[in-house]
Amino acid sequence: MKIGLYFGSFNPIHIGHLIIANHFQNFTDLDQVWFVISPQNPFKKKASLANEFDRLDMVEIAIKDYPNLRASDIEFRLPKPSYTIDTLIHLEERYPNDQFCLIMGSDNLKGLHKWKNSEIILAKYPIYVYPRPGYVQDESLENVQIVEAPLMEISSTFIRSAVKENRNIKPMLPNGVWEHLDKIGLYK
Ligand SMILES: Nc1ncnc2c1ncn2[C@@H]1O[C@H](COP(=O)(O)OP(=O)(O)OP(=O)(O)O)[C@@H](O)[C@H]1O
Ligand SMILES: O=C(O)c1ccc[n+]([C@@H]2O[C@H](COP(=O)([O-])O)[C@@H](O)[C@H]2O)c1
Repeated sequence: MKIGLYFGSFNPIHIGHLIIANHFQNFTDLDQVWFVISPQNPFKKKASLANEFDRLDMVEIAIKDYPNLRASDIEFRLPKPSYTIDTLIHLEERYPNDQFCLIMGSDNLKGLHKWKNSEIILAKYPIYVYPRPGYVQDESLENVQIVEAPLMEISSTFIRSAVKENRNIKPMLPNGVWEHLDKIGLYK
């Protein structure tokens, strides 16, 4: 199987993420797309980062009607912070018959050279990139394929601050996620 890995904090998952994952699974050769929930991005502050199990629950709720979208908690059992190369190696060992690719926005591709062993990531794994406003993608990179995708310009940061201010942002969250987040009182 060809699997697209969509790495992120998903703090929380929003419809921008779901639209991208669903689009790549439907409009490319990927059989499945996995949301890989990172407990701790090496470059992000821990402030306002919800517990990884709560973030995983929200992803599970978001994808319950999408059989070819999966949630992976593989990084929960790996050392923190979460380095993508370590996760990729681990996944390859665990699923030797599958082929793994990465899905990322052009914003993330621009910073990829700062990641641990980025040259190995670029050499070994196909990367599917969707353009994001303000970030020109380098089309000369071998192994990088540009895929146009519909964009919803919202962010988890925006959602967290709106929830804190008691604003209604329910339409920006996949079905069931707002209810769950509200029930457990996240980001208040
Ligand atoms: N609205 C969006 N449309 C498409 N891709 C997005 C969008 N928001 C984030 N992404 C991408 O999804 C992946 C995971 O995103 P992440 O969990 O960091 O969400 P975020 O909304 O950017 O979070 P935060 O605001 O907390 O930084 C990253 O590769 C990020 O570039
Ligand atoms: O491996 C690295 O060096 C590395 C550096 C920065 C970010 N990442 C990963 O990139 C993903 C995007 O993170 P985020 O928090 O922006 O959604 C997340 O899985 C991080 O662990 C990985």
